Amino acid sequence: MTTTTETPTAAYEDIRYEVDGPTAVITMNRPARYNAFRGRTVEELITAFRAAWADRTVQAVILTGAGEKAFCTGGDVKQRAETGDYGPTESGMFEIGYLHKLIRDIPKPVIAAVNGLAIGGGHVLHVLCDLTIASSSARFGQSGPKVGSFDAGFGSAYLARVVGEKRAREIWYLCRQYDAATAERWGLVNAVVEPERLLDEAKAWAAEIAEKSPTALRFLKQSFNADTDHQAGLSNMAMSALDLFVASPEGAEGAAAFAEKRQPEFNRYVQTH
Ligand SMILES: CC(C)(COP(=O)(O)OP(=O)(O)OC[C@H]1O[C@@H](n2cnc3c(N)ncnc32)[C@H](O)[C@@H]1OP(=O)(O)O)[C@@H](O)C(=O)NCCC(=O)NCCSC(=O)c1cc(O)c2ccccc2c1O
Repeated sequence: MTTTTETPTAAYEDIRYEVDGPTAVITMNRPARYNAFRGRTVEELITAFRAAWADRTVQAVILTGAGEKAFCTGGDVKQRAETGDYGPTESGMFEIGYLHKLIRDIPKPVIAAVNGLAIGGGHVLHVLCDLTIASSSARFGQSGPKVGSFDAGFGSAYLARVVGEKRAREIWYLCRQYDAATAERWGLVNAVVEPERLLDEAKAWAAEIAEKSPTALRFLKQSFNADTDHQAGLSNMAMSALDLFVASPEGAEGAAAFAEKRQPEFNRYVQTH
């Protein structure tokens, strides 16, 4: 199989984009920050997903992370602690809500190949993918309530569709990490393989998908999505709420505590109404 690069990888700083036969492979590439995303990362992911959508040779997309430690650990909390936001972008916007919708709307199956930690907003990304294949060393969890953040859109509502209400609430309220075997038992991932086989396995699934009718798969994906498309409205509200929350003293305390490697002090923010 030949590897072609439709959009020059040189144009990307935070991700890599390659087309390998019928598969586009998008790799979040900030290993020093465990592939946490900043505004620029999100902007580049949007460009890459749109390139994969537009490319008639691409029939499936793989989303993965660089290195062995992490798939993605969500928003770059250090950047947030430093500047109060997720850094500059070309558009001037932080379009994570749009990225969530794009992963759902691209009419080609998206496979998350989870190679390590999938935490916070990084966990949300794999949940939104059509399929997830995990390395046996992968770990899964939400962390927002520990670091002054939450995703009350797809991140909670769609997660509950995947694992059920009780487990979704546990994941968000306790912010624990779960191993790949537990994730498989809970229906959070489709398959678990040894780390060295992860990308080949994901590519094999993509090749199997590529043998099928793209039009049939397009309609099926849209049909699966239709039942939860109303959550896009919830996501809009959730992202507006989150913009306000991360700028609040309570939100800022969470990010500062992470950057300063200390426990956050949240008790003064308990409300009585
Ligand atoms: C993921 C961890 C549990 C890993 O712990 P471990 O002990 O194994 O490793 P280290 O903690 O030493 O991490 C190694 C190295 O990477 C840096 N790093 C890891 N994650 C991040 C990150 N998210 N941001 C920045 N940097 C990160 C870490 O600091 C270390 O660097 P050193 O230089 O110190 O060696 C643990 O790292 C961890 O808990 N990470 C934070 C996970 C987290 O809370 N993520 C963010 C959640 S909030 C979020 O994702 C989010 C999503 C959205 O969509 C939003 C939308 C709109 C507004 C806000 C949003 C938002 O906040």
